[in-house]
Amino acid sequence: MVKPTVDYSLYLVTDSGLNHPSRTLLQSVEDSILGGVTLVQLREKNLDTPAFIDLARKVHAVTKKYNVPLLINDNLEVALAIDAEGAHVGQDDITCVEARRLLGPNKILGISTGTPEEAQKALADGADYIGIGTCFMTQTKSPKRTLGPIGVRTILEAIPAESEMKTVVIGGIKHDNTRRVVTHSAGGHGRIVDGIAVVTGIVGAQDAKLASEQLLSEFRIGHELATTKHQNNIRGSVQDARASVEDVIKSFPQMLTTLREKSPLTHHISNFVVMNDTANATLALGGSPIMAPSAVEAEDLSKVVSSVVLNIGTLTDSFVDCMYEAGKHANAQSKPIVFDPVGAGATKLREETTRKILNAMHVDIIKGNAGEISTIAKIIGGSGPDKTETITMRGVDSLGSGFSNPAAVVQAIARREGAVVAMTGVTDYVSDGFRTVAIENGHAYQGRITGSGCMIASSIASFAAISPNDHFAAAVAGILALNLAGEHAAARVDVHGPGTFRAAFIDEMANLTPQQMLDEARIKTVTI
Ligand SMILES: Cc1ncc(COP(=O)(O)OP(=O)(O)O)c(N)n1
Ligand SMILES: Cc1nc(C(=O)O)sc1CCOP(=O)(O)O
Repeated sequence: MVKPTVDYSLYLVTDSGLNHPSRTLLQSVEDSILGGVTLVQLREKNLDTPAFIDLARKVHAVTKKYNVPLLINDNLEVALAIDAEGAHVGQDDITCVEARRLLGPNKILGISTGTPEEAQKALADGADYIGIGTCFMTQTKSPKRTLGPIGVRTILEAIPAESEMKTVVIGGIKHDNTRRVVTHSAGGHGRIVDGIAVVTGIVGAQDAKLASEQLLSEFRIGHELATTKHQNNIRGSVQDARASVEDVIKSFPQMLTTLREKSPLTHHISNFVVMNDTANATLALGGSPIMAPSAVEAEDLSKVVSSVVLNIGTLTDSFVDCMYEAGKHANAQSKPIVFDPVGAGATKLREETTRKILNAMHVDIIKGNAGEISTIAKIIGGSGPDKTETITMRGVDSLGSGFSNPAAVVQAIARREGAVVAMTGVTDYVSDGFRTVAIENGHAYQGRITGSGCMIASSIASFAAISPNDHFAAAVAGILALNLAGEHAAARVDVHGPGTFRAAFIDEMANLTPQQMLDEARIKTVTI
């Protein structure tokens, strides 16, 4: 028998304990293969060997029907007994060398790695592929630490470019962070992960076939973007089935109506200075705020809220702990996260916290002013050993003091991060990497009161909660709503300066009509 050729693109790793109660594990495996899974690993932690063999034979019958290789986790006896196509072992299991000896040369052998040294050893020991993890926080096991995409990249860069060993990334991979992981982890010498390995995102999904289709599609888009990026052409050619900017704008009246009907709950981990204003702004617009900075309740809250705001304006250790907890659980439950890196470049602590947040979780929307966005650009660009990885951002004149081409910058970061990026200022720029707009609404008074940017993050989070499939639309609508309220407030005869503006601003958020979102929008599509 010759070693099978393996497509690692979408690697299902099973866990009976996490399997959706509406179907059997066998059904999950079959549905996921029908949705595009290219490789399956049977991972059973609580079965004795005879029961494991019994289940493995049944799963193998399904995978063979579709010509998809089956690997067995940690138990070589089971792998050999059912003549599986291979096995996966961990760092604490049988050694890679011993596993290869038992399996012979023609079986597929994978090993878990979490450091560059482990990856290099796996290569020397004859592994066909490595699992690189833990990427993001996961509820499937309790990782000691997360690598984030930058940690994954460090491991990819430790593998010689010419090596044929394959790589998959594992840990907290969901359809909405796949693109970011794949593009952002791409190594300086052009190595891109060969696949994503997923447990809960598939076996725990209501519809395993649909979940697999979405994951595979996101992986392929991310892979193409990463390839394009390596060719130094960030424009790429990937087509996305997304609503046009014109259609997005037309949807704004209905979005505001839906927000007011549903009044979604947003978990704010916000700063002391603006907490009251952001809570009032959320209420005035039609949403519901909960200001809860304790890590202890973050998991419980994640089950009831519809979106999360992480604002680093007044950092304390306990705020940061809460942000990690809230982020981990929001990611696990696919609740959108709006990240407001307030003053990100002002101190080392803020910059480091921003870096850690971007690495520890997937943020869906990043909102900042020019200085904050320039710090993000600095954090995510150019960490490869030869610095060839520097993100291509035409228009960056001098970081922190403005951009000559801000639209190109937000588009580049959005593509790189697989997130929506909103840069606020006199003109606001929003991009999801494909659609980029400039919003010209708003009033100068907004810049003369504290917290107007933070209120915009809250507004975006309320819209994101009711627009789970289009965070670009949510970001543009969230900014527009507050900018219109700002214009309306500034025009009032009872507004004489920043103090009276502040109260009128909140009033006008409540008074904003759905039709005004359409009639008064001054939004231009920007072609880069
Ligand atoms: C593809 C892939 N990567 C990593 C792992 C983790 O394996 P291990 O370290 O043995 O941990 P457990 O799976 O035993 O919890 C994996 N299973 N698959
Ligand atoms: C099985 C496993 N191994 C990991 C590693 O880091 O090696 S993380 C992990 C769990 C992955 O589960 P999910 O897709 O539900 O997050």
